[in-house]
Amino acid sequence: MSSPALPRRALPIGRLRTPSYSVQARPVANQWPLFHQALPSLRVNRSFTTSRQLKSDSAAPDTEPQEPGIDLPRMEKFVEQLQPELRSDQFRPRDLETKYLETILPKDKVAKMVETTASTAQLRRELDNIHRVYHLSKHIARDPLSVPLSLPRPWVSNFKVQIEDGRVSMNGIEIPNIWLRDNCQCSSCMHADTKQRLLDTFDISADVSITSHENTPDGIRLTWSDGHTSEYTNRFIGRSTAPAKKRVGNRIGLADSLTLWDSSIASFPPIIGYSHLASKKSESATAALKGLLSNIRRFGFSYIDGVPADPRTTKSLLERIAFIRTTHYGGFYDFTADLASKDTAYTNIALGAHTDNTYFSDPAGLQAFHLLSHTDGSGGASLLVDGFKIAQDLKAQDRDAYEILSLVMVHAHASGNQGISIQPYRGFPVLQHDLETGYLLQLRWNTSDRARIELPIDQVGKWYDAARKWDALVKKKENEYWEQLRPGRVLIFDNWRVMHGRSAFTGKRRICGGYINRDDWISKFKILRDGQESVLEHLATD
Ligand SMILES: C[N+](C)(C)CCCC[C@H](N)C(=O)O
Ligand SMILES: O=C(O)CCC(=O)C(=O)O
Repeated sequence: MSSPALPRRALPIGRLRTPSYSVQARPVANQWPLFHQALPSLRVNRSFTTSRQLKSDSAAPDTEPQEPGIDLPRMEKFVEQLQPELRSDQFRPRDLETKYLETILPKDKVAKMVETTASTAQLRRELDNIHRVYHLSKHIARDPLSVPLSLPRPWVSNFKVQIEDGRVSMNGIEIPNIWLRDNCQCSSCMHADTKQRLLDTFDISADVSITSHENTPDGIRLTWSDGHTSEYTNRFIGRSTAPAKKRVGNRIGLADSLTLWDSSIASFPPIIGYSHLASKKSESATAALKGLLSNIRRFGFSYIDGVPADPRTTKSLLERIAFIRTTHYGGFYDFTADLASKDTAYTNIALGAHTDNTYFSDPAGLQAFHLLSHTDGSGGASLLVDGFKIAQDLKAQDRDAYEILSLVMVHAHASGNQGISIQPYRGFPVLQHDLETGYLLQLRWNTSDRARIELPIDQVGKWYDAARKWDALVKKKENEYWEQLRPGRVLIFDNWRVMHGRSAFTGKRRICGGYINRDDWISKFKILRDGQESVLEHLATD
């Protein structure tokens, strides 16, 4: 079928007016891939009329440049003829392109193009996806994509600072002057109380230079071209050159060593006695709090035994760590199976192992449960699973599955309560790693609250396959630690590492507790373990 001769000049490209369906006669490559494939056969000039050149219905005056157009009369006739079909609800707009082309080209050629375009689209998606996966994975150290089992020995640099040609270096690594000047720790550059930078970084000249220097007992004193004098210790400079793994541990408050566990933890769970925490002697109370947070950092959870079974005492115990986070469930919670909040936690059904708050951009760091009473019924045992142990097992068992759960973003929601549908600002992977070291940082696992899996729909199967392997490990009996909570025993666990659940129950069961933000409890942990001064000393370098 020969295509019509091109009109002498561009016909006005407006909207095709048809009784009930208007087609924007402006095929754009990414909207009409098939159409573009047909171009050569259509002998339509390749430079399309763009929206910018969209004309009103009046014919372009002769003085206009001879813009190549599209064979509009044919399109209008085609759309007119298609009217009956367009009205039927079986009509799929994406068929419009194929049908149009079949009016121009042999059917088998169109069929071939449809097939090629589909596979091109698929290929494009794969390529887009592989770029994304590569881009993400290149940021995550491939090895180890790992659970940080132990904090590397603290970086102690015995190196001396070198200064040559106005450049500071240590052990062959240059420390740029702009960074040194910007991180002067003196009280005119850093507020003595707030520890905030006072100087405006970008008042510092980009080529700030050292005009003189002298050694000090533990480092160097530098005089800058802006007249300022700064002192730095060898230790401070040394830390700035330390490899990531030697620094990250302090910054993210890694435990000196992590203990991964399975069901056998039941024989020896980490416990702190409340009497120590409540001690009138502040040192022992502080030591007990340090012990509690060390337990949680190392095992992912801890019990506190001997706590008076009342909400007030439980709340003040939690507030020894940090303030309680308020959410749409309220602040300190005291709940039972009454659907007071439209979430399955407020029912008596069994809940599989999960982490809470996957629908928040920043899930709570700690969660606490204190079972205050359970009358006229049974069940309601608590389940704990060490997500970092599961991650380590999955990585050993199926590296690809581990990577898919580390790279594919998953969305979540909390939408039960009237007028609320909470979702994080972006998707997050089940396994979130520190981008600098590859350390596993956070687990987000909740099959009840999961929304979109961020893959083209025809590719989500690979995520389900990987997640199924994860789920099988989570549900392995040897990974499940079941414990019947009782009044007096408070459970606090790391919601970024440990999954929790419960068995179904009957009767009236009352639990109180609270959420604490990740950053707030890790701050407390670091200060208690390392001391305020040490933590502050590392801020600029770690
Ligand atoms: C507040 N309180 C702990 C009682 C219930 C919270 C419900 C948590 C929700 N199912 C989630 O998985 O995030
Ligand atoms: O009722 C329980 O023991 C746990 C409820 C739960 O999983 C939650 O509140 O997130």
